[in-house]
Amino acid sequence: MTDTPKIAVLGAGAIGCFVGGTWATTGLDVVLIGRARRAEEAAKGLHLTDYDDWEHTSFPPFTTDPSVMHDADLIVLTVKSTGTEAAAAQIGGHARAETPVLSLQNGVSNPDVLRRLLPGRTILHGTVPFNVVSEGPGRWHKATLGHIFADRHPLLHAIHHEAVGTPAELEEVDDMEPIAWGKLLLNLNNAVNALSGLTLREELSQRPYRRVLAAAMRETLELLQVAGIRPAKVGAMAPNLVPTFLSLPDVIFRPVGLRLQKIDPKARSSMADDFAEGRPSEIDMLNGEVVRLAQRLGREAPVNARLVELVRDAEAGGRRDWPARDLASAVLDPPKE
Ligand SMILES: NC(=O)C1=CN([C@@H]2O[C@H](COP(=O)(O)OP(=O)(O)OC[C@H]3O[C@@H](n4cnc5c(N)ncnc54)[C@H](OP(=O)(O)O)[C@@H]3O)[C@@H](O)[C@H]2O)C=CC1
Ligand SMILES: CC(C)(CO)C(=O)C(=O)O
Repeated sequence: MTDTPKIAVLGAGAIGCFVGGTWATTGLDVVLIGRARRAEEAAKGLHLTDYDDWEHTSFPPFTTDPSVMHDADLIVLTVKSTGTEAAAAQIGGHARAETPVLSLQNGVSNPDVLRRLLPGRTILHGTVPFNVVSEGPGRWHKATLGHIFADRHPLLHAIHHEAVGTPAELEEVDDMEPIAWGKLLLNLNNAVNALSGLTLREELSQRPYRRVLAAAMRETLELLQVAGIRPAKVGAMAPNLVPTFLSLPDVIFRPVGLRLQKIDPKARSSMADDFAEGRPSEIDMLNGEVVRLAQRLGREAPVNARLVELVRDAEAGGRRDWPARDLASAVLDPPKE
């Protein structure tokens, strides 16, 4: 390895292009690996912006050829959870055995999946608390507050050092588990947002949607307490306070809640992007993870289970424009069998 680690970002979409593209502006040695459509867009430069008027055009090398991973000192994985298995096969086939992999994917289980598929390799866990929206070909906008958290490691220390002060800043932490669960709590909104068919702002402005989210969060918080896991604060507020805050009337929530997270009017959850692109969502790794946790503890998670059911139905062609009150009654007062 030279002084500057070579970083290969595998899965260059919203997160890969924004994070990899931003790191490249700092002088970090980054190559993006992704699909041909994205390669064509990136050839003209990636136009990257954030809510604080940060703006850069970045020209990281972009390839569709996974064999470039052979030269990498670090692989940063930014494919959807549904692509983890295929990506692991490519990493196993091309990257050197000693090259660590950093998963920046949502959910708490992708690192374990990678450990199982790539035995012996160092797998690092990270999470991206902020949203990135596409603003047209090659244009990526950081649309909510936050910075990246990741395991402590010398290679990530180099990234931390270079990326400080940028919108893709990375903080190294000693224990990712509480952070990953703190992030998963926020991601329980992905299903509500995707099922609403609205932007995050439009959705979160309506109390019945927030009631659904608050119920999914409460259910998860109770299970985490039983499991002895204390989720960390990843967003603007401590996890235990969020459900009460979400339950406030619109007139109180709207002026404070939407501003706290700096939610851009265009921001939608990544699950809404999946619906829009006709791709399978990551529901199994989000609300589905809560259902599995409940099963391991001998309990139930009816709110999250119902959201999983509705998302699966939407993926199969069912309803994906639920008005707020309809979604609240479908999830919180489901019809008795
Ligand atoms: N979008 C967001 O705002 C946020 C997303 N996240 C998380 O980050 C992760 C990435 O999400 P996001 O960036 O939105 O996803 P995207 O779908 O935008 O980006 C992933 C890209 O990687 C491509 N890809 C998949 N597999 C491979 C492969 N083996 N080789 C090359 N390219 C591949 C995909 O193509 P194709 O579609 O053809 O498979 C897609 O273009 C997810 O876990 C998500 O939950 C976290 C925080 C916020
Ligand atoms: C940033 C956040 C929580 C926004 O919904 C997200 O992780 C996603 O869209 O998947």
